[in-house]
Amino acid sequence: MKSVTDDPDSQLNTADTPPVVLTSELRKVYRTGFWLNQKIVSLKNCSLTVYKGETFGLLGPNGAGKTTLLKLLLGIIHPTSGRGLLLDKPIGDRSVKQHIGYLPENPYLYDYLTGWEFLQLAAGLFQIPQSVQRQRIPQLLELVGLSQADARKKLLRRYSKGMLQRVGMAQALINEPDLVFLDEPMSGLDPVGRYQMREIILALKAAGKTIFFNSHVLSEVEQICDRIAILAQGELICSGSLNELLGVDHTYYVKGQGGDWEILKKWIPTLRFEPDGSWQGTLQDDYYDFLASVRLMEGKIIAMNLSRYSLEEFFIQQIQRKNNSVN
Ligand SMILES: Nc1ncnc2c1ncn2[C@@H]1O[C@H](COP(=O)(O)OP(=O)(O)OP(=O)(O)O)[C@@H](O)[C@H]1O
Repeated sequence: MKSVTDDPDSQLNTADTPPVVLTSELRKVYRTGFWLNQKIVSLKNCSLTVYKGETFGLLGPNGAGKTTLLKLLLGIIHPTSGRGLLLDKPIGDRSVKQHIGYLPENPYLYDYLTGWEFLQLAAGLFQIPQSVQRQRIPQLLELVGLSQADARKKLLRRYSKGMLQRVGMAQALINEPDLVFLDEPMSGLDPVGRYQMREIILALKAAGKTIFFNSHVLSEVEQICDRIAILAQGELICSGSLNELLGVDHTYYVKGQGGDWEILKKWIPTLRFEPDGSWQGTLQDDYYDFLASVRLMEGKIIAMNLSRYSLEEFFIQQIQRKNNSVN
């Protein structure tokens, strides 16, 4: 697995923050077939840390083992070997459930309940007193952007996919959890729905919650996450902050012609000349001033673009590398 050191530019200094999720060599083998004699290794020796207050994205292609890892952490299934801690308790410990929220990928919502009744039901499971429910349910509806009128009157079967996802999110937060697991929270949502879900996740992050989520919508992950990990064929192939994995922001690849070598060199420490007389290199920070300087020197910019990878490019490259190493 590619391992990276803590990123000094990361918003979160993980050295000072306690781990909330810690797994060590977690492995899950399913037995299938009539005689249970076939083995499917869903997760291979997964060691992972998520720190308090972090928004952590678990990525991977279909069948990579993401849901398996989530189910292990939530204590829904048991590991074949390895260990894990959630909020300092061994995974599967019942007392931890009071402090955890979970939004499944396809939550089963009761068609003939209103949103309000559904949230009352969820609150009842945590034995939240009626007086607290009366305050908390409207607060959660406001956070997820559902009107009280819709929540009180409309049956869930009449909700749109976006509304269902939002009421599912309110349900995941009913016990004021410290750690929230979201399985594909953007799945099936239109761009506005995805934007609304992103805003909700950012509000949770601002409130100091730790968020662990699976997603295939990499552009959203890129905007929300502090750190990510990529799973492929049951194996963790890399993890780190976005800056560590994708390169630092505000780094530009630039190619030009003409100008003063000495001045250019001050802007572009990596400057090199090409046989055709052009020069190129990477430039950091304030490219507006650089462009003005090149113009003053009567030089010319031929090409310029951000050299930071997009998460999508990085993801595809990592998965292809993994596939090639296996084949
Ligand atoms: N209950 C089960 N019994 C047998 N095999 C299983 C079981 N659950 C999952 N698997 C297998 O384990 C592997 C990982 O599945 P998992 O659902 O964890 O992947 P995933 O990354 O969540 O995929 P997706 O993105 O499609 O949801 C797959 O090969 C899957 O077929």
